[in-house]
Amino acid sequence: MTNETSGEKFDLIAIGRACIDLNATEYNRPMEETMTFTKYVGGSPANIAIGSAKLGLKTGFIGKIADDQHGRFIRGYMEKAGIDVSGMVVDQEGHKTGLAFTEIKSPDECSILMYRDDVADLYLQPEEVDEEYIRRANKLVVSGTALAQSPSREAVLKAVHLAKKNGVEIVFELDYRPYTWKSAEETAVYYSLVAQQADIVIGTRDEYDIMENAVGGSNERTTEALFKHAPRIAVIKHGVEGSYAYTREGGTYRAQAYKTKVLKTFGAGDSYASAFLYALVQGKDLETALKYGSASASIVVSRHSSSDAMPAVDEIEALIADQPVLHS
Ligand SMILES: Nc1ncnc2c1ncn2[C@@H]1O[C@H](COP(=O)(O)OP(=O)(O)O)[C@@H](O)[C@H]1O
Ligand SMILES: O=C(O)C[C@@H](O)[C@H](O)C(=O)COP(=O)(O)O
Repeated sequence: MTNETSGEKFDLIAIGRACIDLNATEYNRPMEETMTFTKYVGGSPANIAIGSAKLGLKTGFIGKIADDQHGRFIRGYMEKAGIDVSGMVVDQEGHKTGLAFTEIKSPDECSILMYRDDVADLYLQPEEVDEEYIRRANKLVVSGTALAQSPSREAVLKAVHLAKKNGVEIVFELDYRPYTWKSAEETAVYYSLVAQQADIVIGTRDEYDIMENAVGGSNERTTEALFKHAPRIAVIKHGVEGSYAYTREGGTYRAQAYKTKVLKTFGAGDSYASAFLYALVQGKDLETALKYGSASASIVVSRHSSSDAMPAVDEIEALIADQPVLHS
């Protein structure tokens, strides 16, 4: 059973990949020596949807999953998490689920080995993106990786067009993964195209450099260029150094990272995005929204997964209240 009821409004619909993470169960060991992994739902936009649903947002998802055991696991998990999965399409052409093996060599030396050849998510067709579904969203969260290849690229561009047409706010999560992109030029073209149409852009400093096809870019130059177009908010993350939000009106806000016992570094970005967006939906100011994002990320980096580990609102609020001392 899906949560779909005709006409239900969504705080947020995410579009892109829903995959599998296989996280090393043995810590502080290179992948070559790791024998056991635990399976979770993964894929940045799926993680963001799961995090948002766990915080109580009405959440939907658009994406294509494989017609196999992994696809069914993903759909079942997301449904149980309270996500409306009626926009998820099951691939009928034998494409496979994307896998991400994670290596935890040390708390700050983590890497991801992705298996993404011929993955079902990149075969989402434009005709599988439904205008009626998108217009029910307050926000459409677009993952940059879904632009890497056709036909997913066109499906996402259609979704962006439909969001604009129907007054749905577009959140562009740059979510850069090198594996499926063919060239830096191509990445920069599609990233810029969508960023210029988005209302809110979220990414790490490195991801903005990818978008600009430049090295060592500055937040000032990035925001100056973005605010000539549609964006009204740009969030630029700097890992453990914290994050900034800039507004079209000239506001700059900074959040520092919360101290935590780090188990692994991945999952930070997706938990950050879901809690940041949750706070915006609740009408909180930007400075507070940054704190929600940072607190959520610090909780997730102390846990084993990226999706299952997403915190509840009271955990985030308790951390903000209890831990005013942050990483400097
Ligand atoms: N080691 C850490 N300890 C606590 N918080 C962290 C840590 N690393 C990242 N974060 C938090 O997660 C946010 C996003 O992390 P970042 O590494 O920039 O994104 P991504 O995971 O997308 O690469 C940061 O702005 C920070 O608030
Ligand atoms: O996005 C993926 O396909 C892999 C993720 O599921 C994985 O958990 C991860 O890398 C999350 O990292 P983040 O971008 O730092 O949140």
